[in-house]
This record gives sequence, C-alpha cells and structure tokens, in this order.
Amino acid sequence: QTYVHNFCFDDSVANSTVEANLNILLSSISNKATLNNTKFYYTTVGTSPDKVHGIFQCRGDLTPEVCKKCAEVATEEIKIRCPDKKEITIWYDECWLRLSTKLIISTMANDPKRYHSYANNVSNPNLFRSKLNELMDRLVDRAVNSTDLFAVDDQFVANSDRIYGLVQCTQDISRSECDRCLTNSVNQITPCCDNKDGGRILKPSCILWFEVYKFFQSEGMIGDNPSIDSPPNTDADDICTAVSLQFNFGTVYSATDSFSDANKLGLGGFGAVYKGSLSDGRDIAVKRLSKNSYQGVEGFKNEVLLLAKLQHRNLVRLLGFCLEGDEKLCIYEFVPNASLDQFIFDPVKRTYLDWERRYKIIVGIARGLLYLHEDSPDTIIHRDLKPRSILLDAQMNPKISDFGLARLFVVDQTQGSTSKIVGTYGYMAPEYAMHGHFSVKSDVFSFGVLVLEIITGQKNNSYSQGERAQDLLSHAWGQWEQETVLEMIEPTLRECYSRSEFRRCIQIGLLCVQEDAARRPTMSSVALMLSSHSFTLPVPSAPAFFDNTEMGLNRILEDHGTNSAWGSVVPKHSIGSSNNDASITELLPR
Ligand SMILES: Nc1ncnc2c1ncn2[C@@H]1O[C@H](COP(=O)(O)OP(=O)(O)OP(=O)(O)O)[C@@H](O)[C@H]1O
Repeated sequence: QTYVHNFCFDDSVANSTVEANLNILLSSISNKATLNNTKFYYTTVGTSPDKVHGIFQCRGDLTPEVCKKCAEVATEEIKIRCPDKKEITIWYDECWLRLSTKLIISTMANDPKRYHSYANNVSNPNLFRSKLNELMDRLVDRAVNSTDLFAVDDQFVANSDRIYGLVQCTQDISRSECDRCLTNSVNQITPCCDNKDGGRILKPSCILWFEVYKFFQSEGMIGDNPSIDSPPNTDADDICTAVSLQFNFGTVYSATDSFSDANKLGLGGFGAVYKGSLSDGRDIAVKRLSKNSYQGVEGFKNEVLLLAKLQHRNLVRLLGFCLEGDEKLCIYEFVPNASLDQFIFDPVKRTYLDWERRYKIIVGIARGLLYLHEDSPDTIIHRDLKPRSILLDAQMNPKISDFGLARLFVVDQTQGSTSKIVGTYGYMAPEYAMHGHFSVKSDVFSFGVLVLEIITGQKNNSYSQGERAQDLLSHAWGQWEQETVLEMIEPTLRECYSRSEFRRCIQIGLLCVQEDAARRPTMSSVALMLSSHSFTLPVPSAPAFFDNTEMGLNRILEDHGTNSAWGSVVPKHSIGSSNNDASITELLPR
C-alpha cells in the first residue's frame, strides 16, 4: 500500500465525542470493507452535532484482497498522520478515504485537491498533450457510462510510446456529477502536469492518473462496456459482448410505446428514428432500419459489434441492436439537444451559441473525427459529415452520429473508391464528388466546411453575398486574400468573440478545404492547431470552388450515373435527388 497524500483540517477534536466517534468509524470501515469484499463503503457514527461520516473507495481494477489491505492500512495510518482532526482525506495508490462531520455522501467535492506530478519531461509536448486529451476524453466517457464509475485504457502516442490512464469517481455520486468532477480534473492537467510524462489529480470525489507505463490491472476491469481494444472476431469474449448488446424486441417495442408516432423523432435516410425509455431510466434512440437492407443477420451483428466498440465522448454511442423477423434495429444513446444545424442556422437558437461554445463544439467534432480516423481499431471514414450529423447533448457537447451505417447495408464498392456517391452536396470534397475517391482527407474537407459554417452562421450551399450568389468557400478565400476575414463573423457574435481564435478557425477551415487533398492537414494536426495557439499554422492554398450551378450537378451525375442497387436500398441517397443527405460511413482496415 503506497501512501500518496493527505489533507487534515479543522481545530483539534482531542478528547471529544467527535474523536470517539471517529475512532469507531475507522474500525467500522476497516471491518466492513474486509467483510463485504466491497470497493465502496459509506457509514456514519453518532448523532448530530457529533455525527461523523466516512467514505472508503478502492480502485475498480483491484482485487478484494488488495482493497481490504488498503482499508486496513489507511484506517491505521490516519490516526498517525491526522491525529485529532475531523475533516480528513487520505489517498493511497490503491484506495482513498474521507472522514467528515459534514454530510459528504452523494455530494460531489472538487476540493481540497492535490496535484501530484513527476519530474520527467516529455520529448514532444504538443503531441503528448493531444494524445493525452484523447485518452482522457475516452476515459471520462467510459467511466460515466460504467456501473462502477471507473475506467482504464491506454493510448498510442508514437513508435512504442503509449500513455496509460485511470479515472475513478466515488460510487456515491451521480453519473453527471462524476462527469463534472472528472471533466474539471481533465481541465486541470495543464496546471498540474503540463509536459510531464505522468501525474495525478486527486480530489475527494474523483481521481485521475496517467503514466507512460502500465500501472493498473486489466484483469479486474469489469463494467458494462465492451472492450474497445481489438476488432471483433469469434472468440469467447465477443460472444459475451454480442449477448449483452442484443436487445429483446419486446423491450424496445414497449420502450418506444409500440413505435408510436408521438415517439417518432424523424425519418432519416436509413429509416425512422424513435425515442424510447428503458425500465432502468435510460433514454434511447432507436433507428428502425429499412427492411430491404441486403445485409444478412451475421453480417449485421458483426458490424454492430464493431461499431459498439467505438466509444468516445464525441461520438453518439451505439448501445446495441435488435433482430426480429426482418426487423433490424440499432439502439443508440439518446442525445437530447437535436442537431447542430437546428442551432447554427436558426434565427433565434443561433444566439444560444456564444463564441466559446462554438469553439468547444469545433474542438469536440475534431476530437471525435480524430478518434474515427486514427485512434479506433479500424480507420473509419464518415463520408457525410455535416451539421445535421452532429447531435448536441445536454451540456451542448457535440456528438458525431451515423458513423458506420453504410456497413449495415451491402453496397457495391471497393475500398477507397466507389461507383456510388453518398454524401451531401456542399460538404463533399471535389475528388469524392467528381471521381468517387474518398479518404480521411475527404472527411477533413467536410470538417473544414463545417468549421466555416459554425463560425460564420452561413450555409455553404445557400450562401449569398450581395447581388451575386457565391459559395461560402469562395467568399472565405476572397476575404482571406484581402485580409478582411473578420467581416465574416456570425452577426450575433460581432460584439463579443475572440478575434485571434476566429482568424485561426478561418485559416484552419481554409487549410481543410484546399483543393489538393494531399495539402489538407490530418485530423491529428487539426486537433493540435485547435488546442495549441502557439502552433504556427501553414498558409492555405486556394480551396476547391463549389460549383453551385445546374451544370455542376449534371456533371457529377454524368460522371457517376445513379446506382440502382443503392437507390433501391435507400433511394434518397442517390446523387441529384432533392434530399440527398443521409449519413454514410466507411470502415477500412488499418
Ligand atoms: N441518438 C439520437 N438521439 C436523439 N435524436 C436522434 C438520435 N439519432 C437521430 N436522432 C434524431 O432523429 C431524426 C432522424 O435522424 P437520422 O440520423 O436518421 O436522420 P437525419 O440525420 O435527419 O437524416 P439522414 O439520415 O438523411 O442524414 C433527426 O431529427 C435526429 O436529430
């Protein structure tokens, strides 16, 4: 058991009833943590005003024996390290303990906090910082969705370098409080441990810990989330995962009130979407896939397994699937605040998004896309990124939706090029729209359009400037060349926004929409550009100019024709249709 730190506060309680109660509390915690084989334990001793409360929390990856030992050591050592004190928090590598005369149960506490860091500096701080952010975002998301508010994982940095991370909340607080506690800790990594290759943020209600070596036990990892370490295969683990991801049709049927119209959220390219409530209180969104999907049952299950392994704070989480007769359902977490287009293009709701919020949304989308491109088990190309495919959660965090759906339909295509163009006019890279070539760089293009739309409030494909209809990219390029980009700020933000961040966003947007795909940055570079203001941005070359004329559309149609096979599965997806905007994703093996 390795002692880390303690805080002992308040006047001495020597020879008082409080002191006597504290002693009883300590032996109770020591005994109960041993007897119950528990990782979390809460108890109180005495009556007000001498009542004392105690919370014990052990790490989720450790065995009951290790937790028991930690409880024994902590309750003994507290008497030596904090004699006569009544407000105490003590942290060990393996567990932590809180004692107080205040009601501490179910109340999230960020303070007192302790930064605990090490002397080794990392060799590439920018890269390390962005990979650490990636890892922490994933960990927080997994912890708040787990049963024990705990998560461990590791993250590739470069060559053989990895970062290992652990986050844990005390199990008495709610998921949203755990989220707040951990998110606050993630934001404190810079003051705590910037440029360091290891560190911890210790708080009464949660801990965050990272190292460049593996310091946790994987075997003890339990929780209701499938591992995301490897792609699906047919081993025993995946059979277990498949069982836990499969929803009973009756459950989904009653959760959505028999797929009632009142519960219908909308009709997308792949079928109708319904809101549902599970009996455990969780809200879900159920996508009822078009019945004439060509995908067989096994193929469908495999794809869902693969997609369910993708877990990231900025991706809409696929919780599972349901098969019944020819019904194929995908069950997602419910994201309450609708899609981004309903905010940025709405005359009233656009005012809800101040500059800071917009910047955070851009950073979140970049992180989600970076995960799909570089940090998930397979390279995943979204192919239809646009404001409608970004959903907003209760805190207005962005979540990318509809990644992977193309895999649930069998489409005639080869890797990296397709005879069927599926994407949305205005967001498609030119090489994709004209020649069917898609790659991570075609997603980067769509991301660039999205950035420009979020900060200017203008739609790329319905932009008008004065008399002449002009697309947003051409307009942004013109303003960039004339050094007048500030004129493009979303009008409701004019009085209050960061000019330097706005300029950077325009520059990043223009870098992403460059005509030459090879010159567009990767999403890891974009994430770095957004997180580090000291990073010097390259100078963009001219964007691909958007041809908004009938001739332009006809040219695309002539190049590709329409694909009857695809059209019969999801007719609205064919190029040239008036409502060509379903979301499609591709997954490629690395
Ligand atoms: N996980 C979710 N949580 C909450 N609402 C959702 C969720 N997924 C989809 N919706 C809502 O359901 C409706 C239909 O969504 P869907 O993604 O199928 O289609 P779309 O994005 O409108 O169109 P398309 O499929 O053509 O891109 C939209 O209003 C969307 O905001």
